[in-house]
Amino acid sequence: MELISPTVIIILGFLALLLFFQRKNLRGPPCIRGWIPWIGAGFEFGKAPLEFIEKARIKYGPVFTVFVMGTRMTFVTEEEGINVFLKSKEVNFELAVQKPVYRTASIPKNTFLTLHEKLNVTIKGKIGTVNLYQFTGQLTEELHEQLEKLGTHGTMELSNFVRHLLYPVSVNILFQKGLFPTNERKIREFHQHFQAYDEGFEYGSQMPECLLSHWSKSKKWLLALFEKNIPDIKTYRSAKDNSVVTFWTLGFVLSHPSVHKTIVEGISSVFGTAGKDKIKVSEDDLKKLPLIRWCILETLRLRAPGIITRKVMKPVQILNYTVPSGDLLMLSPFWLHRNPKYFPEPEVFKPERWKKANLEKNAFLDGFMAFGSGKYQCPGRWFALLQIQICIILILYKYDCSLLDPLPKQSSLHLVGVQQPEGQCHIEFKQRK
Ligand code: HEM
Repeated sequence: MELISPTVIIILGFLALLLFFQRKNLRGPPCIRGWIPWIGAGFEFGKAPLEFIEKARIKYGPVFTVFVMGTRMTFVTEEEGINVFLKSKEVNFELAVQKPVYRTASIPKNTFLTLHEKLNVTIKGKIGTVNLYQFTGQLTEELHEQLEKLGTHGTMELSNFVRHLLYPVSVNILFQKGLFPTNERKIREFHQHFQAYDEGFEYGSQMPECLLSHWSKSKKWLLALFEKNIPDIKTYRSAKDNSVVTFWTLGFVLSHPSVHKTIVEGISSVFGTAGKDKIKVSEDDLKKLPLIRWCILETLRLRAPGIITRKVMKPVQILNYTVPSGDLLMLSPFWLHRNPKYFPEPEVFKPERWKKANLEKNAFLDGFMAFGSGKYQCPGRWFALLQIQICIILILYKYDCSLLDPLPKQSSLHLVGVQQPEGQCHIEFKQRK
């Protein structure tokens, strides 16, 4: 006698399959949560976050969640996840950055959410591609002023060298002329506070201020200076990104003799060989020196920000996983730039790969995400490239430069912003004759 009819077996089988697929679809990505409640994988993650992400990708696959300090961060590393990150209506930029903005700039949630869109549009208008070249004159003037202070020759730590050139220029141009202090004591104070603020930025964006009194003091000092001039917290922190990118670009150029030689020959052919003149740099001159721009972009590719982030507002499907609402979705430009599918020989500094990019039409190479992407892509990107380009031209026009130390490795401690050097590197500069 038959115990169960074939029809019932088929129906039961069908139901089991349905349940299987439903469960599969509802399953979250593999989650690394460590063994300590709330802190989760915090200790392991904090030791070397960039390496942690890459090891987790190899072990768990292209989508995985890391639970740290009460927060679920879901990393996407391949096409499908990246598309969700960039295009889904269910993920939100403002809510992902609101808390760090509050912690680092004391801008309350409601004020930020009300003003953010307007500020974004204002910044794009002010320093987007349409008005960009109106800054070349002022940038050149301000940089000449700072270069003058370096004298005819010297030796300096490379980070200090670029910081002393670029901080005053950024502050005076992006905020208002004269805002950067002019007397020695105040300048020293500015550098001290900016450095303390910057070094604590990553902790400061994640922890209550009362736990970081030294950092909090520097934050207040800077906020008081910028009080009436803050278009966005990112704008003044970006002075740091610009100077770090200039550090690495000069470092890469000076440690690749044939690139260095071609750049100096290019500069001499456009501006002449003498290093003494206060040259003016026009839009046309910049177009004649594409290799410098390629070097900056290649540097940005290799030293890109560790992460950019969005908040999941409604559950989203990525591969076979459902990422729940409330998760922070994380994308690492740094690791994306090491995918050989987009960038063959990804670890090699190859400025010529940028020949293929349609920079005339303001397009980068596919897979390049140092400035983020989509609606909230960095509105300061063209200004940043212009400033660094002019800075490198003026330095290499005025001085014969060489590195006295090997270029340091990048530090493995930072996720936010561009990668910082692990150690020091000295530059020697002598005025060209
Ligand atoms: C080389 C230097 C720079 C790098 C690598 C950089 C990178 C970035 C990245 C990755 C983002 C997030 C984008 C996203 O989540 O999709 C961003 C946002 C932003 N950047 Fe930059 N940036 C740089 C320079 C600048 C400069 C010079 C300015 C201003 C003058 C600036 C202003 C901003 C602002 C205001 C935002 C936030 C956009 C918003 O809130 O809508 N950045 N930047």
